[in-house]
Amino acid sequence: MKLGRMNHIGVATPDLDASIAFYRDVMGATDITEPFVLESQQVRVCFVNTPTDSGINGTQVELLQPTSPDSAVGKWLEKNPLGGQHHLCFEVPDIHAAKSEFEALGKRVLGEPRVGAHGTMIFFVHPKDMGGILTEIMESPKGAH
Ligand SMILES: CC[C@@H](C(=O)O)C(=O)SCCNC(=O)CCNC(=O)[C@H](O)C(C)(C)COP(=O)(O)OP(=O)(O)OC[C@H]1O[C@@H](n2cnc3c(N)ncnc32)[C@H](O)[C@@H]1OP(=O)(O)O
Ligand SMILES: [Co+2]
Repeated sequence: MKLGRMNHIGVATPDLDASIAFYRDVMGATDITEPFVLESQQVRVCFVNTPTDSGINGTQVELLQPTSPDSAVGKWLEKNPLGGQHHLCFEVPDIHAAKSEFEALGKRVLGEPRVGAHGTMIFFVHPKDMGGILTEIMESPKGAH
Protein backbone atom coordinates (compact mmCIF):
# COMPACT_ATOMS: atom_id res chain seq x y z
CA MET A 1 0.00 0.00 0.00
CA LYS A 2 1.32 3.43 -0.91
CA LEU A 3 0.08 6.07 1.53
CA GLY A 4 -2.17 8.61 -0.16
CA ARG A 5 -3.54 12.01 0.83
CA MET A 6 -5.30 12.28 4.19
CA ASN A 7 -8.87 13.02 3.15
CA HIS A 8 -10.49 13.46 6.56
CA ILE A 9 -10.43 12.89 10.28
CA GLY A 10 -13.69 11.39 11.51
CA VAL A 11 -14.95 12.99 14.72
CA ALA A 12 -17.92 11.50 16.54
CA THR A 13 -20.26 13.83 18.39
CA PRO A 14 -23.45 13.42 20.40
CA ASP A 15 -24.68 16.82 19.09
CA LEU A 16 -23.81 17.74 15.50
CA ASP A 17 -25.24 21.26 15.72
CA ALA A 18 -23.20 22.02 18.85
CA SER A 19 -20.06 20.70 17.11
CA ILE A 20 -20.73 22.88 14.05
CA ALA A 21 -21.04 25.91 16.36
CA PHE A 22 -17.78 24.92 18.07
CA TYR A 23 -15.81 24.71 14.80
CA ARG A 24 -17.34 27.99 13.59
CA ASP A 25 -17.13 30.05 16.79
CA VAL A 26 -14.10 28.62 18.60
CA MET A 27 -11.94 27.27 15.76
CA GLY A 28 -12.85 29.98 13.24
CA ALA A 29 -13.98 27.63 10.47
CA THR A 30 -15.52 29.54 7.58
CA ASP A 31 -16.46 26.63 5.31
CA ILE A 32 -18.75 24.00 6.85
CA THR A 33 -21.02 21.95 4.60
CA GLU A 34 -24.74 21.38 5.19
CA PRO A 35 -25.43 18.24 7.27
CA PHE A 36 -27.01 15.23 5.55
CA VAL A 37 -27.96 11.71 6.59
CA LEU A 38 -26.01 8.75 5.19
CA GLU A 39 -28.36 5.84 5.87
CA SER A 40 -25.81 3.13 5.01
CA GLN A 41 -23.64 4.22 7.97
CA GLN A 42 -26.50 5.43 10.19
CA VAL A 43 -24.98 8.86 10.65
CA ARG A 44 -25.83 12.52 10.18
CA VAL A 45 -22.67 14.03 8.76
CA CYS A 46 -21.08 17.27 7.62
CA PHE A 47 -17.58 18.45 6.70
CA VAL A 48 -15.43 21.24 8.11
CA ASN A 49 -13.19 22.30 5.24
CA THR A 50 -9.74 23.42 6.37
CA PRO A 51 -7.91 25.87 4.14
CA THR A 52 -4.56 25.18 2.47
CA ASP A 53 -1.96 27.57 1.06
CA SER A 54 -3.43 27.07 -2.39
CA GLY A 55 -6.96 27.35 -1.02
CA ILE A 56 -8.23 23.98 -2.27
CA ASN A 57 -8.47 20.38 -1.18
CA GLY A 58 -7.58 20.77 2.49
CA THR A 59 -8.02 17.84 4.83
CA GLN A 60 -11.54 17.82 6.27
CA VAL A 61 -12.90 17.20 9.72
CA GLU A 62 -15.86 14.85 9.24
CA LEU A 63 -18.41 15.41 12.02
CA LEU A 64 -20.55 12.33 12.70
CA GLN A 65 -23.67 12.06 14.83
CA PRO A 66 -25.26 8.62 14.99
CA THR A 67 -28.87 8.24 13.89
CA SER A 68 -29.13 5.00 15.89
CA PRO A 69 -27.55 3.85 19.17
CA ASP A 70 -26.88 0.46 17.53
CA SER A 71 -24.70 1.94 14.77
CA ALA A 72 -20.87 1.86 14.77
CA VAL A 73 -20.69 5.51 15.87
CA GLY A 74 -23.55 5.05 18.34
CA LYS A 75 -21.76 2.16 20.05
CA TRP A 76 -18.49 4.09 20.11
CA LEU A 77 -20.22 7.10 21.74
CA GLU A 78 -21.62 4.86 24.41
CA LYS A 79 -18.02 4.26 25.55
CA ASN A 80 -16.89 7.84 24.77
CA PRO A 81 -19.89 10.04 25.64
CA LEU A 82 -18.15 13.36 25.02
CA GLY A 83 -17.25 12.32 21.47
CA GLY A 84 -13.82 12.69 19.89
CA GLN A 85 -11.54 11.34 17.18
CA HIS A 86 -13.16 8.23 15.69
CA HIS A 87 -11.16 7.41 12.52
CA LEU A 88 -8.59 8.58 9.98
CA CYS A 89 -9.30 8.39 6.26
CA PHE A 90 -6.65 8.08 3.53
CA GLU A 91 -7.19 8.20 -0.22
CA VAL A 92 -6.03 5.51 -2.63
CA PRO A 93 -6.24 5.40 -6.44
CA ASP A 94 -7.83 1.90 -6.62
CA ILE A 95 -10.09 0.67 -3.80
CA HIS A 96 -10.10 -2.99 -4.84
CA ALA A 97 -6.31 -3.14 -5.16
CA ALA A 98 -5.98 -1.53 -1.72
CA LYS A 99 -8.39 -4.06 -0.17
CA SER A 100 -6.37 -6.97 -1.61
CA GLU A 101 -3.15 -5.46 -0.29
CA PHE A 102 -4.48 -5.05 3.26
CA GLU A 103 -5.88 -8.57 3.23
CA ALA A 104 -2.57 -9.97 1.98
CA LEU A 105 -0.95 -8.34 5.02
CA GLY A 106 -3.46 -10.09 7.31
CA LYS A 107 -5.39 -6.91 8.17
CA ARG A 108 -9.11 -7.29 8.85
CA VAL A 109 -11.10 -5.37 6.23
CA LEU A 110 -14.57 -4.70 7.67
CA GLY A 111 -17.08 -5.69 5.00
CA GLU A 112 -17.10 -4.98 1.29
CA PRO A 113 -16.30 -1.59 -0.28
CA ARG A 114 -19.37 0.66 -0.34
CA VAL A 115 -20.21 4.23 -1.32
CA GLY A 116 -19.10 6.74 1.32
CA ALA A 117 -20.03 10.32 2.09
CA HIS A 118 -17.87 11.69 -0.74
CA GLY A 119 -19.60 9.52 -3.34
CA THR A 120 -16.59 7.25 -3.91
CA MET A 121 -15.98 3.73 -2.58
CA ILE A 122 -14.69 3.23 0.97
CA PHE A 123 -13.84 0.43 3.36
CA PHE A 124 -12.63 0.28 6.97
CA VAL A 125 -9.74 -1.66 8.50
CA HIS A 126 -10.05 -2.94 12.07
CA PRO A 127 -8.43 -0.65 14.68
CA LYS A 128 -6.81 -3.61 16.45
CA ASP A 129 -4.79 -4.32 13.28
CA MET A 130 -3.90 -0.65 12.73
CA GLY A 131 -2.13 0.47 15.90
CA GLY A 132 -5.43 1.25 17.65
CA ILE A 133 -6.78 3.55 14.91
CA LEU A 134 -9.91 2.71 12.94
CA THR A 135 -8.71 3.41 9.39
CA GLU A 136 -10.96 4.33 6.47
CA ILE A 137 -9.63 3.83 2.96
CA MET A 138 -11.34 5.89 0.27
CA GLU A 139 -10.98 5.83 -3.49
CA SER A 140 -9.89 9.28 -4.65
CA PRO A 141 -12.39 11.31 -6.62
CA LYS A 142 -11.79 10.81 -10.37
CA GLY A 143 -9.04 13.00 -11.74
CA ALA A 144 -7.21 13.27 -8.39
CA HIS A 145 -4.40 10.96 -9.60
C1 LIG B 1 -19.88 9.25 6.82
C2 LIG B 1 -19.68 7.98 6.12
C3 LIG B 1 -18.29 7.38 6.16
C4 LIG B 1 -17.37 8.21 5.27
O1 LIG B 1 -17.63 8.21 4.03
O2 LIG B 1 -16.44 8.88 5.72
C5 LIG B 1 -17.80 7.19 7.57
O3 LIG B 1 -16.78 7.63 8.00
S1 LIG B 1 -18.86 6.23 8.54
C6 LIG B 1 -18.04 6.04 10.10
C7 LIG B 1 -18.79 5.05 10.89
N1 LIG B 1 -18.66 3.70 10.37
C8 LIG B 1 -17.80 2.81 10.89
O4 LIG B 1 -17.09 3.07 11.88
C9 LIG B 1 -17.78 1.46 10.20
C10 LIG B 1 -16.58 0.62 10.64
N2 LIG B 1 -16.63 0.32 12.07
C11 LIG B 1 -16.96 -0.90 12.53
O5 LIG B 1 -17.20 -1.84 11.76
C12 LIG B 1 -17.04 -1.09 14.03
O6 LIG B 1 -17.20 0.15 14.66
C13 LIG B 1 -15.76 -1.79 14.63
C14 LIG B 1 -14.50 -0.98 14.40
C15 LIG B 1 -15.60 -3.22 14.02
C16 LIG B 1 -15.99 -1.94 16.14
O7 LIG B 1 -17.22 -2.59 16.31
P1 LIG B 1 -17.47 -3.66 17.50
O8 LIG B 1 -16.41 -4.70 17.48
O9 LIG B 1 -18.87 -4.11 17.45
O10 LIG B 1 -17.31 -2.68 18.75
P2 LIG B 1 -16.53 -2.85 20.09
O11 LIG B 1 -16.89 -1.67 20.92
O12 LIG B 1 -16.74 -4.21 20.67
O13 LIG B 1 -14.99 -2.67 19.65
C17 LIG B 1 -14.04 -3.71 19.61
C18 LIG B 1 -12.71 -3.11 20.04
O14 LIG B 1 -12.32 -2.10 19.09
C19 LIG B 1 -12.20 -0.83 19.76
N3 LIG B 1 -12.73 0.20 18.86
C20 LIG B 1 -13.98 0.29 18.39
N4 LIG B 1 -14.12 1.37 17.63
C21 LIG B 1 -12.93 2.00 17.63
C22 LIG B 1 -12.45 3.20 17.04
N5 LIG B 1 -13.25 3.98 16.30
N6 LIG B 1 -11.17 3.54 17.23
C23 LIG B 1 -10.33 2.77 17.98
N7 LIG B 1 -10.73 1.61 18.60
C24 LIG B 1 -12.01 1.25 18.42
C25 LIG B 1 -13.03 -0.95 21.01
O15 LIG B 1 -12.61 -0.05 21.99
C26 LIG B 1 -12.80 -2.40 21.39
O16 LIG B 1 -11.57 -2.52 22.04
P3 LIG B 1 -11.44 -3.28 23.45
O17 LIG B 1 -12.32 -2.56 24.40
O18 LIG B 1 -9.97 -3.19 23.78
O19 LIG B 1 -11.90 -4.68 23.18
CO1 LIG C 1 -15.16 8.86 7.38
